[in-house]
Amino acid sequence: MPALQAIQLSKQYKGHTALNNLNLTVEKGEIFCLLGQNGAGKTTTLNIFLGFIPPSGGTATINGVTVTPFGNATKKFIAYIPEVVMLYGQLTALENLDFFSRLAGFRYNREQLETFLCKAGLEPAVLTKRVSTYSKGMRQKVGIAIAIAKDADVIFMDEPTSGLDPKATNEFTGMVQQLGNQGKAVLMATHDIFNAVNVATTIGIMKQGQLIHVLSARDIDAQQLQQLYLETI
Ligand SMILES: Nc1ncnc2c1ncn2[C@@H]1O[C@H](COP(=O)(O)OP(=O)(O)OP(=O)(O)O)[C@@H](O)[C@H]1O
Repeated sequence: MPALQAIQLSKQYKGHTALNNLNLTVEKGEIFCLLGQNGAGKTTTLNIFLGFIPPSGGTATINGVTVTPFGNATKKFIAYIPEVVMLYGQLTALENLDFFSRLAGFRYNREQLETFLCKAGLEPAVLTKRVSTYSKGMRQKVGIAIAIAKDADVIFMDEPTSGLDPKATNEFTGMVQQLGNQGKAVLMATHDIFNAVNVATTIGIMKQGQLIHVLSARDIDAQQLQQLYLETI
C-alpha cells in the first residue's frame, strides 16, 4: 500500500480548474518534490491531502485511508511543515514541542523533548530560548522535531526552504533525507530546482493541475531538470 495516493483528483474553484484528474503515488521512504509554476496546483494538492479543503472529485489516501476534510482518520499519520512554521513566539522550543506533541496525543519528558529537537539539528543551548528569537531555519528545525516527535509516517512540506540561506537549506535537506532513510514519505512543493535534485528521490512537474512528468532524481541533474521544466511549463 502506498504511503500517499491521489486518484483522479480534481478541484474546481468557482469554475476554475486547479486540479485536473491528478494521479500521484508516493511510497514509504520516497521524497517526492512537486515542481510547477505559480498556480500549477501544488498547494491545492497538499491542502487536499492535509484535509484542509475537499476535492471536487477523485480520492486522496494516506496509508490506504481516504482523506476527508477536517477528518481525524488520516491526521495521526501526517505532519506539515509550511514555508513559515507556526510556533508560539513567547514559548521556548521545548515548550512549543511539548505543546504540539500533547495536541497530537503524546506526552514526553524533558529529556525526550531535548532529544527530538537535537535530532532535528538544534543546538542544546538554544532549546530554552524563546522561539521569537529564532531564525527561519531554526523554526523549520522545530517543525521537523514536531514531525519526529509525532512519528508521522507522511510529511508534507510547502516551499520549506524558501528564504533559507544555503547553509540552512543544506541542513534542512540533510534532515529531510534522514526522514526518507527512516522510511517516512515526504511530499514537498518547491520552486527550488537545485534543491529538488539534491533532496528528492522522485520529481514531479505539474502544469495546469496535472502531473506532466515524473522522474527519478537519479536520472537527472539540475541543468537537465531546469531545461525540462522550462520546456514543460
Ligand atoms: N481559495 C481559492 N479560491 C479560488 N482560486 C484558488 C484558491 N486557491 C487556489 N486557487 C487557484 O487554483 C490554482 C492553483 O493554485 P495553487 O495555489 O494550488 O498553485 P501552486 O502550484 O501552489 O502555486 P504557487 O507556486 O504560487 O504556490 C491557481 O490558479 C489559484 O489561483
